[in-house]
Order: sequence, then C-alpha cells, then structure tokens
Amino acid sequence: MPNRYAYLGPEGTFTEAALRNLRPDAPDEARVPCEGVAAVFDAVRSGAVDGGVVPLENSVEGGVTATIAELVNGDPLLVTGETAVPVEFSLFARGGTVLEDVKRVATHPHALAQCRGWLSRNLPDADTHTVSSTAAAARAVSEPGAPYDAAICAVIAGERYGLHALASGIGDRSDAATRFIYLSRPGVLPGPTGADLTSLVAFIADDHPGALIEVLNQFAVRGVNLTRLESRPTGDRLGSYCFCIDAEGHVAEARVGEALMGIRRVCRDVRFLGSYPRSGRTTENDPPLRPRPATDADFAEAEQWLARIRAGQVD
Ligand SMILES: O=C(O)C(=O)Cc1ccccc1
Repeated sequence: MPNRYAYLGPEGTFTEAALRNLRPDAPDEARVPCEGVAAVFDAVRSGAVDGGVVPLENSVEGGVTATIAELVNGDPLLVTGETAVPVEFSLFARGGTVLEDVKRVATHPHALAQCRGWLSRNLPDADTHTVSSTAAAARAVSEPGAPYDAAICAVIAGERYGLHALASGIGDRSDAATRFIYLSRPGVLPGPTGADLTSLVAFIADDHPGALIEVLNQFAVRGVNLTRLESRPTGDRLGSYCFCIDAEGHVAEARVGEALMGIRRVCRDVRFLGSYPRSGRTTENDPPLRPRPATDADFAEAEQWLARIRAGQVD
C-alpha cells in the first residue's frame, strides 16, 4: 500500500501546504486530514498513517502549544523532517457579505494573534472565535446556518470552501513564517546531511542556581550552536519546567552526541526528539555557525544596552 500522511486539516490549511513541500510526490489520496494536532500524533502512533505533519512554531507568535505538549508529554515519536512555510492571511466570507456585516470571525489561535492589528483597525466590534485550524474556520463559515460570518485563512482555503475574499494580506507582519515538523514512529533516524538539526527536551534534575546554564554549557563547550530554546511547564506542579532545545548538527556527529551525553548526566531526564535535515539549508550555502569570541565592540555595546535598560528605556 502506498504511504499515507496525516496533517492538521481539513483541506486548505497551512499544514497541508507544508506536507506538500515535504512530500511533493504524494498523490492526493495519500494526504489524510485530521481534526487537531493530537489526532495527527495519534494517527502516526497507531500506525494508521506512515507519517504526519504539524505546526511547531511561528516567527511572530512562537511555539504551538498543542504540538509542544505532545512532544514533551505524549507517547514518543521522532521528528524526521521540517519545513518553513510563509503564512499570508486573508479574510473570507460567504458571497454577498460585506465587511460591515462581519460580527463574528473564526480562525486558528495563531492566525488570530497575528491579525490583531488589522482586526482592531477594521473590525473593532467583531467577536473572535478560535477553532482547530484556519481551514476549519473557512469550512464552518461556508456551512448552512454558520455560526461565524468570516474566517481568517489562506486564499486556498477560502477558495476551497466557496467563499469570497473581503481582504487579503491582513497579517500584522507580511514576512511571517511557520515551521512545521514531520513525525515518524520511532525506528530509523534520517542519516546526517551536514546541515541538520537535533531536537530534545531537557528535564532539570532539581531546582538549583545554574541548572539551565549546566545544560546550555554542554553545547557551548563543544561548539554546538542552538537555534531554539523554549521553557515549558512540565505539568507536574507550578514552577516545574522543562526546556525544548533545537541544536545544529546530527546526533551521529561526535560533538552533538557528546553534548547529549553531558545533558543526560546533569538532567533528571532527556527526551531525544530526533535529528533531521534542516529546512532551506545546505552545507554549501550555509555552513554551520562556529562559536566566535566576543569583541571589545560587543562588550561596549552590551554595556551601553545595560545602562539603557537600567534607565528604564526599552530598545
Ligand atoms: O490552521 C492552519 O491552517 C494551520 O496549518 C495552523 C497554522 C495556523 C496559523 C499559522 C500557521 C499555521
């Protein structure tokens, strides 16, 4: 049977665009839309599909909570790929609706957060509602007796559900991008390509001064560059955190492997999430960053910055 891939659906989500990037040759029937991020994880875990794609983080809004919660606490899966997709938001409604008629707007929480400026200027009195995806919002608007007047979604979703555009390019940042990850069941890791990322979750052993520095030092002393660091509550109790880390390199490389061993020694637990090719990077056009010593100018700039924030200024 040909491979099948789950994604955050329904048809027309940004996640579907990400899956098309990651598996360009997959036929239409290979793409399996799921309602919600957790359902994508479950479809991969159960073996109903061969892999799945979910949003991980956005350049404006940060981490996608549902995805990170599954990666941190759910039954383990491996991240075996990633892709970044530019996200452009439009406002779509049923034919005949004009902007003044729009009182209830639905979309995904990340889309809502990125269109707040436009909404407050153009629809200050509209109620906003969050649903499982931008395309789920568009589909809901298209249904008879729809509970919403308009959806914030991709053009492809608006068109897919027979809506018409009331406005386009309504995101507060025109250059917003979202990073999506490809999930596989534990098994074989993708081989090193020379431009890879390694993702993990570090659970600090006990709350003590320098606990995070001990973790970060494992990378620093081995010259491994970090590309993402996010603290998340473990869920155990208030004040209990773990750290989600992306580092340049592949676990098959000595310095990355040794950094992971070091972290394993200083942490209560480490969850290895995977090593996978980095989106849009090649060894030729973007060699991995090497640590550089701070210059006198760096020290002077930092001193001036400290003086400014001590004086209550913000950059
Ligand atoms: O709802 C979608 O279309 C998604 O794929 C999730 C999402 C929502 C907003 C920005 C990026 C991804």
